[in-house]
Amino acid sequence: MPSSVTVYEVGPRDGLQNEPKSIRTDVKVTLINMLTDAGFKAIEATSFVSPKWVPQLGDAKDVMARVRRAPGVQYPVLTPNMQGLTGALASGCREVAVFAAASEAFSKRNINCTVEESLKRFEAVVTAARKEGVAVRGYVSCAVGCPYQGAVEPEAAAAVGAALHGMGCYEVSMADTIGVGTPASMERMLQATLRQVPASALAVHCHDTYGMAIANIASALRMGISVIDSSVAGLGGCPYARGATGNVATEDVLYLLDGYGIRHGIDMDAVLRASEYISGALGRPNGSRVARALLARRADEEAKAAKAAAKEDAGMAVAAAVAA
Ligand SMILES: CC(C)(COP(=O)([O-])OP(=O)([O-])OC[C@H]1O[C@@H](n2cnc3c(N)ncnc32)[C@H](O)[C@@H]1OP(=O)([O-])[O-])[C@@H](O)C(=O)NCCC(=O)NCCSC(=O)C[C@@](C)(O)CC(=O)[O-]
Repeated sequence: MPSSVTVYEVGPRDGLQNEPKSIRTDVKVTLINMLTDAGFKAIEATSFVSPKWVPQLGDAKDVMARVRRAPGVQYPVLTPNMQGLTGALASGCREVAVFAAASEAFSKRNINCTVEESLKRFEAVVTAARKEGVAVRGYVSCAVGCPYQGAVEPEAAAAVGAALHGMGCYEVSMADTIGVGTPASMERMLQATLRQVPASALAVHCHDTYGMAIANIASALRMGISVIDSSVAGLGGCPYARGATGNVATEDVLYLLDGYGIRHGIDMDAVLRASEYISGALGRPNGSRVARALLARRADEEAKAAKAAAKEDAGMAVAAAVAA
């Protein structure tokens, strides 16, 4: 197990990209600022992708112009091509992400090209970004399963991960896009990937469709992975991955890490505030079980304290009446 872990917050991007109702830019900016206050060192803020493909993130430029950027915190954005990179650089982004897939069908639906074409395109993006001193992260979507093709061979995911790492991505996040993985399939995929990419350059990105995300992350931690992607309040889902639910909730990951005594540097109370804020703004129940449990416990404690204070006040009033 690693002694410390980076929790890579993807809620403002992965979490919001699939929301059916339009979300105001100021809500996105407030969420990112609250996450900054919680102590994250990486907050994936938005995507410079085609607004025809992902309308919800069509305000990427405005988000990046308005967000408060704290020193030492990265606000990475997705860039599928040179056009995206140009937009990201103009907005002052210092970290970007390219996103390939381990499945041909998903690659076509998500970015309208084959896996091989995408890798060629990304190589140009990575080279240009690095020339500007901008760090590039890579994603391998559908690393264990694809909504269109079914199970994915571990070697196929590993090969795409190795290609992204080889072209200069400082880190590659292996994504269970539709949350079908189990610890067994996750371990097989990571074992294959670790033969080609060191653990220090790997992250995991788990969706929680089948409720396996926390178990999968525990497996990844045991295999030496120390960067975990998550979304506050369990927001999210990919518009091109039918049936996929949100990412693993950040609050659930923090609770897991606390249980192992693994350092993460994030303030859970501040995350809960961000979690309640965005759940309220979207008008939906909080998607994190840990957040729901902690908030219920807090409400209980506050009600008990209020009852005790009222009892004490009543006692003092009686004593005052007797003395009079
Ligand atoms: C890649 C493309 C652009 C190809 O889409 P395309 O239609 O093949 O692109 P094109 O180059 O032919 O251009 C078509 C139009 O899009 C515009 N365009 C072209 N590029 C851009 C850009 N960067 N920014 C803004 N506009 C752009 C371009 O200017 C043109 O505009 P028009 O002349 O028709 O008015 C498109 O498929 C796309 O934007 N896909 C993004 C899909 C996406 O964001 N999916 C969700 C993120 S991936 C994910 O969620 C998985 C992940 C990362 O979370 C990990 C996991 O869980 O698996």
